[in-house]
Amino acid sequence: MNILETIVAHKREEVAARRRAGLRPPEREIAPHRPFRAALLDEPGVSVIAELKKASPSKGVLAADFRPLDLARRYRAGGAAAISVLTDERFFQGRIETLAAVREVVDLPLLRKDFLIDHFQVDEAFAWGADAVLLIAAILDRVLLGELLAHAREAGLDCLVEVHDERELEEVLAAGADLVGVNNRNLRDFTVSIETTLRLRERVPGEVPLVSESGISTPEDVARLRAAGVTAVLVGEGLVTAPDPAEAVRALRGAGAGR
Ligand SMILES: O=P(O)(O)OC[C@@H](O)[C@@H](O)c1c[nH]c2ccccc12
Repeated sequence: MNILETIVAHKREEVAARRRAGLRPPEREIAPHRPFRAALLDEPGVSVIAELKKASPSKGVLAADFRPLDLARRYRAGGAAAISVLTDERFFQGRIETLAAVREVVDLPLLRKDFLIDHFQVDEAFAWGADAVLLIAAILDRVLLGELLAHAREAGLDCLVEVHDERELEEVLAAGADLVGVNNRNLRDFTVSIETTLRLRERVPGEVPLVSESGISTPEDVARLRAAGVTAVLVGEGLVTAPDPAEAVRALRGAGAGR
């Protein structure tokens, strides 16, 4: 089994257990929905989706002293357009509770980043205060992708639909994705290359904003992606490990100015 298959196998068990336990929304009221997709288009230049990621299967623990609320505030101060919250527990050491907690301290739209394979996870995302969910083409068949897209939209959530190659891109566009993420990291073997975004760029219709994900850490990376017409970048490790995360977001934003 490759890592993606291992994660999905575990996710099936996790979702079954969580479903049995029932939806346990936070006790406090969740602030109203914030448009995620629109926030990426709001400003000129490349928008930054800053990720809260404590650990990853490829790198292990990225930040030993991981303080998500403090980081979220710094991301906001640096000019992030939105925040991605990794909620997978087993492989990324995240928690769904972080969504609600972050929502109370920053006013940015939030993406639930997890391995969604079930309608229940869309309901959970909504209940805990996400404004958008990630849907990964590599782990969903066409039918389920269409159903989850429809379900999320009915709940008022935007969907960032992630692809790695031409075939997946064609598939998600046919399913009606209106916000596409190209993951520069191959989740099967962990190799990372920004070229993946540059290669797929021309196949994405102009009205579909494109997000380049993973392996982006320098202003030069962002400048190349800006020249290719990318709408936003999704950055985790480079920000979580930065000595000054606000400044790191600012530097990426500066390189993406004037799209
Ligand atoms: O830490 P990086 O290389 O900046 O990557 C962030 C993000 O793209 C990555 O965490 C990610 C992209 N797609 C995913 C799907 C599941 C889990 C994680 C991911």
